[in-house]
Amino acid sequence: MGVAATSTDGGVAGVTTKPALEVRHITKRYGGLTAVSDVSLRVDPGEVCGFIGPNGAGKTTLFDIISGLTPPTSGTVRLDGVDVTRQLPERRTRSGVRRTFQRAQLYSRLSVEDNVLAAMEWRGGGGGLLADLFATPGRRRREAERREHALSVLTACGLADLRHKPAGSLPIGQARLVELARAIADQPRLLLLDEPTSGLSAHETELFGEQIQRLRTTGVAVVLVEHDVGFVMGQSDRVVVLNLGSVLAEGTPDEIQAHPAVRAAYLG
Ligand SMILES: Nc1ncnc2c1ncn2[C@@H]1O[C@H](COP(=O)(O)OP(=O)(O)OP(=O)(O)O)[C@@H](O)[C@H]1O
Repeated sequence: MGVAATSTDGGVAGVTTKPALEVRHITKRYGGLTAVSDVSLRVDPGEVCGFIGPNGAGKTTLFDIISGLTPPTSGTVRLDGVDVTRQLPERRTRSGVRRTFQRAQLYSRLSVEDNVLAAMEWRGGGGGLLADLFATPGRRRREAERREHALSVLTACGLADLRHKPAGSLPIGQARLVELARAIADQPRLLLLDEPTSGLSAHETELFGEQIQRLRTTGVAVVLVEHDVGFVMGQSDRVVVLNLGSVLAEGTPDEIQAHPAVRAAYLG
């Protein structure tokens, strides 16, 4: 594989950088079908990595394995150098893994703002039940800070005007932006975006891209599965091309666009 193959440590003169995500020799079989076959890759903090490949290439299965929704048949997943292969998804979430889905998953009856607040529950609390009952000054201050932060995230995602609407009433593009707002509300370490631009208008796609680029400057590692190849090429530092469960090619967007096997198999 290319630049980011399987070494754990990079860096200069003894300074080591742990990859935010490292996948080693992952294979996933469903009965006789091999959905993912011996895939190894790494994504560094602040890096955007795009996965592309035709339908059935194994992209979503790989996401499911990284986020813990499905166990691999063999191989390991490491987050910040820690082997999480056997960790439940909730534990990975606590370690800073966030994911969006092909179909946005929201609390449809809650307002847009409450969806974001629910995603940052850890910011609330403090003081326990008594603080809840008597709304202590500290509690009120933290609550105001949470709402202020939620509003700044909603504004960045172009959703401030919609914050009081029930999430379930939004069209698909806006619902995807709410899902993004939820995912980034509490500074993830690794953000997995599954087909994020499907159903988005050109303006919403642009907003989405701006958020990806903003996040990466804060050290978030982003992995993007997307059929819109132009979007992937414009957003990613590195692109991994999957085909029939295996890595067909890996490199910068320019390298991938010039890659003969990729052109033949996928880009046409
Ligand atoms: N739970 C499952 N049981 C059996 N086969 C599965 C299961 N999930 C995925 N597969 C198969 O594994 C292969 C890879 O599927 P996957 O959804 O990961 O591909 P993909 O690249 O995400 O495709 P798409 O772009 O259409 O979402 C496909 O052949 C699919 O039918």
